[in-house]
Amino acid sequence: MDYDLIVLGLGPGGEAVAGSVAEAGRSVLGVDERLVGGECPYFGCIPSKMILRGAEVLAESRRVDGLAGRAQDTPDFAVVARRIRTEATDDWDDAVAVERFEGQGATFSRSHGRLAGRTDDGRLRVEAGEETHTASRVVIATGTRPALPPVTGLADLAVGVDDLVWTNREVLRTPQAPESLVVLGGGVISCELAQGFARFGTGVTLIEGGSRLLGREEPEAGEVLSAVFEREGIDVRLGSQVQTVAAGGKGVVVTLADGSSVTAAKLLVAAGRTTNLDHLGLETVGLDPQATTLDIDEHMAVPGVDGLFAIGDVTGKGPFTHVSVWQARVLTQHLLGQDEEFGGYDALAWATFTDPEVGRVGKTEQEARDAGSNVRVGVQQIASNSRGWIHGPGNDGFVKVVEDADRGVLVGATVVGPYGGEIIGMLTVAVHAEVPVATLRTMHYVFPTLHRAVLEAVQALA
Ligand SMILES: Cc1cc2nc3c(=O)[nH]c(=O)nc-3n(C[C@H](O)[C@H](O)[C@H](O)COP(=O)(O)OP(=O)(O)OC[C@H]3O[C@@H](n4cnc5c(N)ncnc54)[C@H](O)[C@@H]3O)c2cc1C
Ligand SMILES: NC(=O)c1ccc[n+]([C@@H]2O[C@H](COP(=O)([O-])OP(=O)(O)OC[C@H]3O[C@@H](n4cnc5c(N)ncnc54)[C@H](O)[C@@H]3O)[C@@H](O)[C@H]2O)c1
Repeated sequence: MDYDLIVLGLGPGGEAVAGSVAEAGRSVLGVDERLVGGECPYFGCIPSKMILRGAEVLAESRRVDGLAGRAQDTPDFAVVARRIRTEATDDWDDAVAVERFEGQGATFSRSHGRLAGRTDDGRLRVEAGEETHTASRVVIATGTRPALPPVTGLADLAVGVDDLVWTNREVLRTPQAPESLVVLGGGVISCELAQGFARFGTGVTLIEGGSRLLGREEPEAGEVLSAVFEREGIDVRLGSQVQTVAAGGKGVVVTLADGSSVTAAKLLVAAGRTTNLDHLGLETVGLDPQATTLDIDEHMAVPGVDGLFAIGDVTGKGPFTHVSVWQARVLTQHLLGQDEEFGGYDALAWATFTDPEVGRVGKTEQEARDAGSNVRVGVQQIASNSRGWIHGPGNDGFVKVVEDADRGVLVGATVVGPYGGEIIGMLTVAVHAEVPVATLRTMHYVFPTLHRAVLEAVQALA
């Protein structure tokens, strides 16, 4: 059949663009081989944050001593697992999402989609399962899957909720917290879930090959998290290469390059992602079939391939739901001939929902220096800010602002602390709108608030 638009992959970005364009009256086919909604609602953002909300409540209850009397907690992960199953994922059933999607006027195909060259009149051809369709415009929004690193023995172990090895897709379906867990990787997924499970009583060992946690963030952020994790009983092994994994002991035995080994009930592999660009027929439209990301312009068009667009994690612009839906909005406006609200990526912001949270916008100090800027930085510790000091236990962290001193504007900032993912909002405005640092100094900042540490960091710029 012929459509105005075919969208491959209905994660947050694909679903948004397909649904909006269909609502505008165009004929749209949306293809997804798994669940409409993609990684975020079923295996990512939402269920992981439900774990972290439970873990946060437990941590707060453990701070009652010394602040408000005494409290006792009896962690029960089954409560969180039930919430994830019933409230968030509908037992990993997307019937409601499919109904919503079709209600927008789109056609849905649950199948593997791939490009299949062009028709004689130049329309793009797409195979969806057994069927072949055509469209003048096709969007690739196929996202990522967990990467399994080349560790000896890993491929021999089964991956499943009841098996020894978990990725994000299994750990977020577990009905119980395991007694012990080895987490391979020290990135965002690892840090969030390591702390989440540890607070529910799981004995967690986290193994990171690099020299710090959250390698993409300011080095100080990883240092704060390492200290907090160790204080909470997580065994953090930095600069540790996993040599082999094998079934043994009470679960899985992980041997490190230094010869030491760790045994745990489960192994969570969170060592990065692989983009779903393989098996996609990229070569049939002249693209490199080995590509790991797709280049896009400001309209989300893939340069050199007429009618082909890409959004979301496959673009490599920022592996976050809000980037995918932002790109979907710009693309929808482009496809419908409306004004496009493209704001660029210089003020890209995100958060890691550990406790303390790590909020980030724009460049780190090193990235700004590497870009050739004349850099000044200002730092304020959360514990030295009035509200942070009042907060007491849990006030680890800092605000760090990075200024391009020649232009007198912030080009990046990091907030590690309680509500760091919220406080970064005002700094995102500052970086995005290029608010002069001189103006930031003249603003009112409520006392006593955590966000007042932004003023204190700005005043410390040197
Ligand atoms: C544990 C975890 C926690 C996360 N937490 C956050 C968070 O707190 N905040 C945040 O912003 N981001 C978070 N993310 C990242 C976020 O989930 C992704 O950035 C987002 O889902 C990417 O959206 P997308 O539109 O690229 O597609 P995806 O969500 O990756 O969906 C792609 C869809 O394409 C389908 N597909 C793939 N190939 C084909 C094919 N050939 N044919 C048909 N269908 C296909 C898949 O089945 C899938 O449904 C988290 C990720 C994980 C794993
Ligand atoms: N809060 C959020 O917005 C959020 C939450 C979770 C995930 N995500 C997104 O999902 C993506 C995937 O997250 P991730 O944590 O899997 O990847 P990541 O790239 O953030 O981290 C992977 C880590 O694993 C380490 N590693 C890789 N191979 C290793 C090995 N053999 N031994 C030891 N360490 C090894 C790497 O050094 C790296 O630090 C991220 O890019 C993130 O943006 C976002």
